[in-house]
Amino acid sequence: MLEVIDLTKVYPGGRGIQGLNLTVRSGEVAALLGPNGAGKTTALQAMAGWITASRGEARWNGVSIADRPELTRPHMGMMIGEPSPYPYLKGCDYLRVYSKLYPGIDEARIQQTLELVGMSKHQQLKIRKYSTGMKQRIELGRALLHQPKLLLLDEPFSGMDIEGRREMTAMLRSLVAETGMSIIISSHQVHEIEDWITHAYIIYEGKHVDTASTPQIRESFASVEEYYLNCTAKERGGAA
Ligand SMILES: Nc1ncnc2c1ncn2[C@@H]1O[C@H](COP(=O)(O)OP(=O)(O)OP(=O)(O)O)[C@@H](O)[C@H]1O
Repeated sequence: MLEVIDLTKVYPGGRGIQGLNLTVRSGEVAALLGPNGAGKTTALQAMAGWITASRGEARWNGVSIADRPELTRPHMGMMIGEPSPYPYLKGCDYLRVYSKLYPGIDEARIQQTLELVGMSKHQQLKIRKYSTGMKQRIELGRALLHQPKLLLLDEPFSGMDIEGRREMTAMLRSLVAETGMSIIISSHQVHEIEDWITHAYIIYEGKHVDTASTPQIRESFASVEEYYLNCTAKERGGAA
């Protein structure tokens, strides 16, 4: 279980994320939703322990992720921010490099992962020759390689075509159902993830302003997108 308690990161200049509280259990998929610059990437980076929180923390099964990365990171897969730092590697070699970070990843698992993200046939091509969607897929493969129990995804489908987004969404849905993996995902494509997420966390101008489970949302709104727009309209002070 991931618990995020009062997570706060304030950059010089005052922007960032403040007071994020979140709990994600096995098999749950939490969406971080907010306009550009709201603080979603900052929140994911602080959860992952990539940046030092100003206050609060994220815990995996009760253990602080920032304080004990050696105990927590092996259970986490992350796709946050910049694409591959190794553009001159072939796709398969990129995963082979990362496989060395974890025990027990053999060639069969690497090939299985390439298959999972639809990159088997492109594995001999260098990453610099990949399209944006292919780069996203190989990054997703890198994040899934060690079969994490928690996946942190920042706009994982940006730049993917419609078929790719559907294929990767279906793949992640199956993994969640089969393995009980938990996911936290930030996305602007709310309508594409709304059948699949279990909770929505609304972030607006660096603040965590609302949380609801999808059954709660459906009691009052036709869609998660409508719920999101209602929350952001309230924050702007306009009519909901
Ligand atoms: N290293 C940094 N130093 C100072 N300010 C930063 C830094 N990184 C991000 N910010 C600011 O913090 C705020 C939140 O940025 P963040 O990237 O977390 O937003 P986001 O919700 O992920 O946005 P988007 O949807 O556009 O990806 C923005 O105002 C951004 O300019």
